[in-house]
Amino acid sequence: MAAMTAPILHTRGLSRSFGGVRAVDDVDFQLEEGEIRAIIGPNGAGKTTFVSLICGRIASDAGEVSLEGQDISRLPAHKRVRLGLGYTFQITSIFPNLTLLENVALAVQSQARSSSILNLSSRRLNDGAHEALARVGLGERSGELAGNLAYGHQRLLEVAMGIALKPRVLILDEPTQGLSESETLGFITLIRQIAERTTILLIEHNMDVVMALAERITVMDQGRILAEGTPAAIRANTDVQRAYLGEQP
Ligand SMILES: Nc1ncnc2c1ncn2[C@@H]1O[C@H](COP(=O)(O)OP(=O)(O)OP(=O)(O)O)[C@@H](O)[C@H]1O
Repeated sequence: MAAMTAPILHTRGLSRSFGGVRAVDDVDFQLEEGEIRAIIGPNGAGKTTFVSLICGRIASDAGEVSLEGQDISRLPAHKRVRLGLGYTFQITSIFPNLTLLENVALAVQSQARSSSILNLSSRRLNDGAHEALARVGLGERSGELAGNLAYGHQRLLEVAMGIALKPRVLILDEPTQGLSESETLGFITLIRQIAERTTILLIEHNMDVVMALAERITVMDQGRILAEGTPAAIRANTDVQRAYLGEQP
């Protein structure tokens, strides 16, 4: 089916196996600019592997990834970040002995390394880091050590690291995992705010979060896309109910 505009991100035939397991199997996927998309699916469906292939954190066996029409399949992860692909992953990547500000500045700097485009002065670097921290509600705490933050706030810090480079597409892998109910509600509000400027691709197990945020849902199962559609359509899809909704973790 033809889309109204070219997708901001798309994959074609994307595949990756581990031994005999086809973790991601020939996946064609399109993400439209400005949307909030959730990827759901049972444990082991291939969700994390799929977004890792998009980000370049792991190499694909076959297939293509394009961002804004540009084939980025052969680029290393840091170059994809520079082109506008931001992400935060389940595994925490913060440095506990650095301040919040230093963590965000470091995230920006590590991507800017050896890039003439991003030859940032330390003041601009700090301003950008401060802005990102303020957007996630941690602006007042920028001088504190990251290791002293409660778990939920560490997740927010990771989001600040993800948005500091002002990505065009932000990928979040299970961002609400381990958050309290009230932190999760705050997170939903934050994602809505970020989505005003950024296209969001979200792996999420919490169906309340998915239903509150996603405009469209992609369901993965056994390395493939099982279904795609609006929350209402996905809820009504019997294949999905069998594969996933009926057996929530
Ligand atoms: N580094 C790896 N080495 C070997 N097998 C892997 C590796 N990473 C993923 N797999 C396998 O690939 C399949 C897909 O895993 P993946 O983590 O992408 O699924 P997922 O949908 O993100 O699962 P979850 O919801 O539990 O995070 C699983 O069978 C998993 O065991």
